[in-house]
Amino acid sequence: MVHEDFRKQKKTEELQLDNIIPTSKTSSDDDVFLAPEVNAFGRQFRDYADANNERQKSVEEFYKTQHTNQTLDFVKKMRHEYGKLDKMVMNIWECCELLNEVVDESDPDLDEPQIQHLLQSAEAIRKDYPNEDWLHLTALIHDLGKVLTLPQFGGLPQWAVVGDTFPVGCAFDESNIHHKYFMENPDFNDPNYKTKNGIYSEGCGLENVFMSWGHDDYMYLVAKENGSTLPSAGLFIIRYHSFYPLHKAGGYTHLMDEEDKDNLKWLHVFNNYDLYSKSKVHVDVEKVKPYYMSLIKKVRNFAFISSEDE
Ligand SMILES: O[C@H]1[C@H](O)[C@@H](O)[C@H](O)[C@@H](O)[C@H]1O
Ligand SMILES: [Fe+2]
Ligand SMILES: [Fe+2]
Repeated sequence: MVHEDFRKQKKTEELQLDNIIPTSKTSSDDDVFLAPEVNAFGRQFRDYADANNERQKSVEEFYKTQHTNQTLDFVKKMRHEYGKLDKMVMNIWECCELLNEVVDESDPDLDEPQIQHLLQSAEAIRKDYPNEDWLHLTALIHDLGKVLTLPQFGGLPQWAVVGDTFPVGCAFDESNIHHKYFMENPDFNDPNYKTKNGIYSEGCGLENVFMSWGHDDYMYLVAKENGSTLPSAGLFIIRYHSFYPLHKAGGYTHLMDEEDKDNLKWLHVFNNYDLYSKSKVHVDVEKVKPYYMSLIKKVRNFAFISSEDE
């Protein structure tokens, strides 16, 4: 997907993995990203506990459905269907604009159109990492897979598109939010899947793990199959940014290999901007568009899949 300019850029191993403190940051600089202490609703970020709050109640309902329906069989079926990537071609900006129509029902911190979230996270990371344009592009595209909810992409239900992700085919770790709803998942009691490793082996690498189906894996497939030359850390961010049980709670680390561990450092950096940039203050789309168009010019069109003609 990415042309010469990105090609010239560092490969993962050349990224400063051990020195990922933003170089531009000085305490007097007001052009740094300051993470707010509370979310747009005056609550802690990622607070899933308050059952009396209307939004949290609907988020809990979302997770009940997601946990019940995301089985290994379902994931394999979706990967196969959407992995064909032979149905639709559009450029990145057109796709960003489609997200004007998408509000994420799983998110207790944001109920704005998703195009705002893309730009809010990209603008935030750009402030602290002005020279890492691969990170700006990664942020811009990381949630594009949410187009799966739109009719032209098969109109998948939200439980098959958004929310935190987790491995299927092995025991559902306690680090998953609303863990209790996994009891309603047909895989929960399957003897092949209910052990810690399930169908996997210790240290097998996330690459070999089936993750619950959603916008992360889909966008990863799109980028990968289009020959993206984003650094492997960028692709890792796209693929696992919703894997909070791992990157926030430290679950499932036994499935990681050495490359995953390296890439995880960048995912931790990215998560600060993905999560804490969520805000009701809108980014002026037209104002920032020229910058992102200049990034997009470096990349080819993505071939997207729509399930219309299956
Ligand atoms: O509700 C959110 C949202 O769907 C995000 O896009 C995803 O990355 C998060 O993991 C999830 O918690
Ligand atoms: Fe996401
Ligand atoms: Fe996001």
